[in-house]
Amino acid sequence: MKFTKMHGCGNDYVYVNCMEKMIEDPAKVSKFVSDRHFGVGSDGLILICPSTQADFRMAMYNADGSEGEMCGNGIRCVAKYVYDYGLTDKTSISVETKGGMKYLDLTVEEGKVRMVKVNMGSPILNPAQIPILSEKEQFIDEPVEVDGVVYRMTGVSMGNPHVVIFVDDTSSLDLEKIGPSFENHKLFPKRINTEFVQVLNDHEINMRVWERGSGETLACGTGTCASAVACVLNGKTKEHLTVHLLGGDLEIFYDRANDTVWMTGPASVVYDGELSEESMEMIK
Ligand SMILES: N[C@H](CCC[C@H](N)C(=O)O)C(=O)O
Repeated sequence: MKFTKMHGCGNDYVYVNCMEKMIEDPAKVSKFVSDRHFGVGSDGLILICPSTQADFRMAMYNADGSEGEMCGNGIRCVAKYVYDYGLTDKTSISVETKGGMKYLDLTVEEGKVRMVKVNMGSPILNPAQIPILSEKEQFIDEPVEVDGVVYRMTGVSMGNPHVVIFVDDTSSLDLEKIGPSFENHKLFPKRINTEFVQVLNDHEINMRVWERGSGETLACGTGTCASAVACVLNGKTKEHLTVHLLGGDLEIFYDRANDTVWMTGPASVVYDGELSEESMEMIK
């Protein structure tokens, strides 16, 4: 199986071109390739597929093999792949995802995509979209007890479910300890992506993330969007934000008047590879 290793702000995935042929058992493949010792090493697997409704379709799998509805860093890399590898010459493309149709504008320099601006659509605040066992219409600044500590959560879905927690200092968090407790909390029957946000000023935040199915990643595009929405809804920042992540920065604009979130950021190719026959036996 040929693949391309790519990342967006250090949120790295194995990408497989499935335009001609779909791979079997992507969940099993994702678990194998994601292993950073016995596999390729990644936060998951992303498939680039044909679509009857859009230019392309993206399917995203976490490191544990679970399928996510949307992937912000991933969709920017999909845009880079399809342009740089000659699948399209368009600099505005549409991509079908389980989290809805996304529209992307590509910035090309010397024939390669350098930056991608994504219309991430409207945030969804209704708990029914964020699998929270609650009759509440919205979940803004709500208390929740995790491991005996009461946190304040804001729930935002970007097609995939997130809760945003405001903290004084992201660098002192022990995510390995508290991350799994949020991810698997009884409030979230489909589990949850959890973002921890430190507000620096009215246009800058630090963010760390414990992702559903992948653990702490160096960046999370949908989580960055969810964090920006939570900042605005809680009156903590303006609508244009620079989000500082462990793996780099993303620019987010939550156009509240039009209820649309825009994400702009980089996408990088690391290398092209191919699994060995021995590895292929492992994923049969
Ligand atoms: N890293 C991705 C999000 C993956 C979300 C996945 N962990 C889920 O199960 O929803 C991003 O850049 O948006």
